[in-house]
Amino acid sequence: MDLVKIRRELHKIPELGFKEIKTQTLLLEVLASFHSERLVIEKWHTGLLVKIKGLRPEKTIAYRADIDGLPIEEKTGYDFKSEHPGKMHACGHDFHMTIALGVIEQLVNQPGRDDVLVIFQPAEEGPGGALPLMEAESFKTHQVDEIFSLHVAPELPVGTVASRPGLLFANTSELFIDFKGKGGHAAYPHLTHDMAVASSYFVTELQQIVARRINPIESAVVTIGKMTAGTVQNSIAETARLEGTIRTSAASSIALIKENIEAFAAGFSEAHHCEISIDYGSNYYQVFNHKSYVERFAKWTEQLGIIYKEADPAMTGEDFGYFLKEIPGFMFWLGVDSPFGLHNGQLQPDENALQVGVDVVTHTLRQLMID
Ligand SMILES: CC(=O)N[C@@H](CCC[C@H](N)C(=O)O)C(=O)O
Repeated sequence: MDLVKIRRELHKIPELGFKEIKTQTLLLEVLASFHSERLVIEKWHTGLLVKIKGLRPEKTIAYRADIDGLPIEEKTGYDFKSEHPGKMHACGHDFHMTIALGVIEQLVNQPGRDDVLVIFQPAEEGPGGALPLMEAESFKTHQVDEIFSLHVAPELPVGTVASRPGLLFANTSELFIDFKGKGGHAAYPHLTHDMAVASSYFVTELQQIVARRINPIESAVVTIGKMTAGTVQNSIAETARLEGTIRTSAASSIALIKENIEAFAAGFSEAHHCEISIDYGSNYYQVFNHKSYVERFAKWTEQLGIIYKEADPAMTGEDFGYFLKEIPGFMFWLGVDSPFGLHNGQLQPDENALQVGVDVVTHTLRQLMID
């Protein structure tokens, strides 16, 4: 299988969460090309559950790849750039899927002892596919014993992986805040209550919650990634909307931040003569790695000549955390050496990392079968 070719095909067709129709079709085409009776393929919404039957199975090991793209305009200039305007694989899920396909090919050609379940999971960027998948009967019947996953790391060189025991990724909650007040003519501000001004104050005040309500020993982030207000340049905005995300290192701090946002909003709406409604969208549980897996993984990668580094915890979120809450395992970063980071329209991961990913994941699966 030509990893680079498949990755580029996937890169061209990024689709948002639970809309990964073309992606699912392409994955099925590649899997069909393996012509293997060892594969048992099942659709789950726009994702897939692919079991590779082991020779004398004693357990089931799961490996998960997420498959959705982001609503980000691509600016790489690639000749294989996204064919879907305003959407891009800007978080490396095209790499994640290609590596998973490469691993399946390895296992088909040289099966191992145990059953392996490769999960092509939709909607990691939102609204979250892991939790509903775990609740589905089609997943439960596999009775997964252990699980792992990877995420591309633009800041690490190719040939390097990183992980850590315990907290790897943060707890998250999306945040959507709508403002409604009295709009009017731009020349008569005293007759209106300007929602562009009100929502701007609100953004800066949100930072006080992080600075003054959270124990400074813990980490928290509130980011507003998108602000919209009004309809035209010479009219005072009647509505505004903030879209963002909350990240915390302690699971309990998410609730604390939400309580504080709500308390602040109650006073703010009176002071600024507006109605405020808050919606939290999807929430992800922290990615908390099981120590014994990370320790063995460090040893196994070094056997392959791959450099293992201890990672710092990151305030990124991942719904893979829900799997690790129930099933022992871990997640790791795979170095892809891009000058631009995740969620950037210029993300350009080095394709040499594809084979490294396939080798590391396949080796880890084989070691888990004998360890
Ligand atoms: C690895 C990564 O970048 N994950 C995303 C997950 C987003 C979850 C949700 N949409 C949110 O924004 O809270 C991330 O942005 O960290």
